[in-house]
Amino acid sequence: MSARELTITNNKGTSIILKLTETSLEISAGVDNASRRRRSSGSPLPFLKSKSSTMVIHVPLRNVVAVTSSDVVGVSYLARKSPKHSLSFFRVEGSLGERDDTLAKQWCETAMAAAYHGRTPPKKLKVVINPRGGRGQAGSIFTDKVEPILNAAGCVLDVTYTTHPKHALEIVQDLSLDFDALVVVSGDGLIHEVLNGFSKHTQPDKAFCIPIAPIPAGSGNGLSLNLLGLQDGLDPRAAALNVLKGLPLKIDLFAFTQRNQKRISFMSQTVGLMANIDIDTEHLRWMGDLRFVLGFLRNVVTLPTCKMELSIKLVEQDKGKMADAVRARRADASSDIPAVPMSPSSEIIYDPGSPGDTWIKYDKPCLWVYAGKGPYVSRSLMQFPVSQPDDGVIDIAIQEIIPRKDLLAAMEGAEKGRCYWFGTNRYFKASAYSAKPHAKSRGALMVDGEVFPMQEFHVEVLPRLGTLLSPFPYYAPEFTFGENGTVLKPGS
Ligand SMILES: Nc1ncnc2c1ncn2[C@@H]1O[C@H](COP(=O)(O)OP(=O)(O)OP(=O)(O)O)[C@@H](O)[C@H]1O
Repeated sequence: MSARELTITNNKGTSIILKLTETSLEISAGVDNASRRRRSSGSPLPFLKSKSSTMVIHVPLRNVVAVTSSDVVGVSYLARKSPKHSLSFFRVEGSLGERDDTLAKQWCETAMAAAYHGRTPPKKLKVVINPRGGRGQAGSIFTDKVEPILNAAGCVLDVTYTTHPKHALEIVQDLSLDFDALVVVSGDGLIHEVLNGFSKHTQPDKAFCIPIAPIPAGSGNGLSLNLLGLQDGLDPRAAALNVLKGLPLKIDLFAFTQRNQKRISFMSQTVGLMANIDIDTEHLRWMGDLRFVLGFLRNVVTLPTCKMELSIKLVEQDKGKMADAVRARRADASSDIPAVPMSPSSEIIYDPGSPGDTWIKYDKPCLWVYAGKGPYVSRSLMQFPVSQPDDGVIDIAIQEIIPRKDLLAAMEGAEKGRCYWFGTNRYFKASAYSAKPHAKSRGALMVDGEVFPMQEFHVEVLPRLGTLLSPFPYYAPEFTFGENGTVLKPGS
């Protein structure tokens, strides 16, 4: 046995070699033909690398959840059956036989340190579950997919199921400040509630520093998509891994004021056609995010227009510059988990407080106004492809009135942000804005997916107030559409 290697024997008498490399944990076992045929269901090593009599899997260190040595040595990890599959959770375990116990303990400690980049998994987690979110499956998503992973990592869980709207807000405003993270098993609506709960806390500054980790169990799950990307954003196990391995990422929040009442918004304020979609399809939550596509098609038929006066405290409106900035941020940051969070000052790109800021007005009728943060608002729409978590601004997209056929054509590539470059999509970065709907203006105003009265409101950016857990020091989804419809290679 080398220092990087440990051999254990499972309860069927098979020898399993655990080997640490720089980037992965290699697990190999000799198998007979009968077990190779059984390999797909419940086997501890389900993925054959070759047809030889040795099974080998390479588990990226990031996917190693726990390595323990008590009576037996056990390794818990996440792996995919194929690159397109979502993650599954496995555990291999075996005894050491006559061999040196101390060496095994040391090996497990080294493996855990490698798996967690020298940190330890979070200890104390508050978990809030909305059993009514999305398709109403948040409870089983948590117990079947998330809890086993958090338990394996040794987390202590304090779980509450919400029983009524605003329950999450009530829980969070009295939340003890010693939790390592707040795990929210739901959709974006509950994230909105917990952030507003933090703002009502007796120590709001400290409360806002408790990192939030979303577990996708709602219908839109925009925040989870933005943190984990399109492949993993709707996978609760990938989100559970983020609870364990993610690092705090500061995000800007928004102060939304209407009729002298201030609320925290974190994702979007929407007026016009796009807001109608949310309301019209409220009863179709069971459809998941397909409801938004259906709602869009319905609204294209009626084509409602939106009349309001917008005053925008402008920071940037050059689409090319904004796209360059988001790509530069990505290129600068390592995609590996950094050992320590990035320093705050290196992340700010815009300077919203500079004296050169100007207010501009926009009052032409339009199809919708969508203001917010985070590329995805749902899986089918990358509304803010150049958004950054902590650039101190809010992105505002205004869709000018266009014919129905052009709107339908715009659906193609909407999930990759193609519409960003359309000339009829006016796009601004702002440090604040105000909206004044025309008298008799009909339609809906949605804030983070919740309905608000169609009345005057004001939004101010609250730079870096919120904290999330994230695998990356930037939003995961990459904007690959270049100007004139060119598709850029990822990472270019
Ligand atoms: N037990 C409950 N019964 C009824 N409503 C609840 C309960 N718990 C929370 N809610 C409300 O459910 C609303 C929707 O929650 P959530 O965001 O989790 O799901 P969603 O709307 O389906 O997902 P998304 O916001 O991603 O589209 C929230 O506004 C919250 O107040």
